[in-house]
Amino acid sequence: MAETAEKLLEVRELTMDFGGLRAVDSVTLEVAAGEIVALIGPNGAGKTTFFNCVTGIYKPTRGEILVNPPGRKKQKINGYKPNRVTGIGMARTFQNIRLFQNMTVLENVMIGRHCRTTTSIVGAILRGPATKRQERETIDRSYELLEKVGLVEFADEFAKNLPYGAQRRLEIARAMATDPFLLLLDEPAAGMNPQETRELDELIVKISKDEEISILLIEHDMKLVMNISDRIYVMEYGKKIAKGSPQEIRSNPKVIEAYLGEGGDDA
Ligand SMILES: Nc1ncnc2c1ncn2[C@@H]1O[C@H](COP(=O)(O)OP(=O)(O)OP(=O)(O)O)[C@@H](O)[C@H]1O
Repeated sequence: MAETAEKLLEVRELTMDFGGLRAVDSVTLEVAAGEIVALIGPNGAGKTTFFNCVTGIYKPTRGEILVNPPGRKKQKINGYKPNRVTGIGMARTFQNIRLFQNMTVLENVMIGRHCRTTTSIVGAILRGPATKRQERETIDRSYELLEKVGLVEFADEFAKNLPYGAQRRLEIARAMATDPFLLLLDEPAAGMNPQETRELDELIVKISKDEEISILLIEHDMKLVMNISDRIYVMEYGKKIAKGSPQEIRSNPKVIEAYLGEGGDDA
């Protein structure tokens, strides 16, 4: 991590117990401005639980989650509810796609925008000029995001009619509609074919650069991880077993043994 880059997310010794099971065991992780950081590890290592703690779905048993939203003061977000975490500027996608399948592609993105609009119920009923202006801005920004993820021509389709890879990109657009400074992607390439995965890796880099959004992603596709990550953290049985550049992770014996296997270099 560049020494000068501001740390946007600092997670310190995060622990999450489910009854007698320690799913996350004292994991420390940081994401700096402009970084693409990957969290990898075998199934059941605790990666999604880590995301769920950071995004307010679970309240961690121990540890600290500190965020430093650009232009605002640093805050500890342990115990914040998911919508409050989104409001601060951290948006996520899920391992299992969570779209409104019977709504259009455009409407799905517009819903993401909701947390940035201020229209009251009365305002929505009366539809005064301020409300109309906000609606226009929401629609314009939603189209812009669909353009970015390559889905603008499907704006009026039902989400359920999109191919799987396109649904994953739509989830990313919806998350981006909340104006995040940090985007957390949980297995964005899951279920994608190799061509879709290559396009996704370009898209993630483009989002991070053009929109100045930092990215923290969980992913099993090692080509994608090694191609786009500035740094990688590796978990096994709830613990962080390594961190480093793609080059360092590829050649780390502990990681090869736990996760990458002998073919790790080719992944
Ligand atoms: N709500 C829960 N209640 C009880 N145990 C849970 C809960 N959520 C996760 N676990 C357990 O915590 C451990 C870590 O699971 P988690 O889903 O975080 O792993 P993961 O690294 O994301 O795996 P994958 O790569 O398969 O998604 C597993 O043993 C899992 O069964």
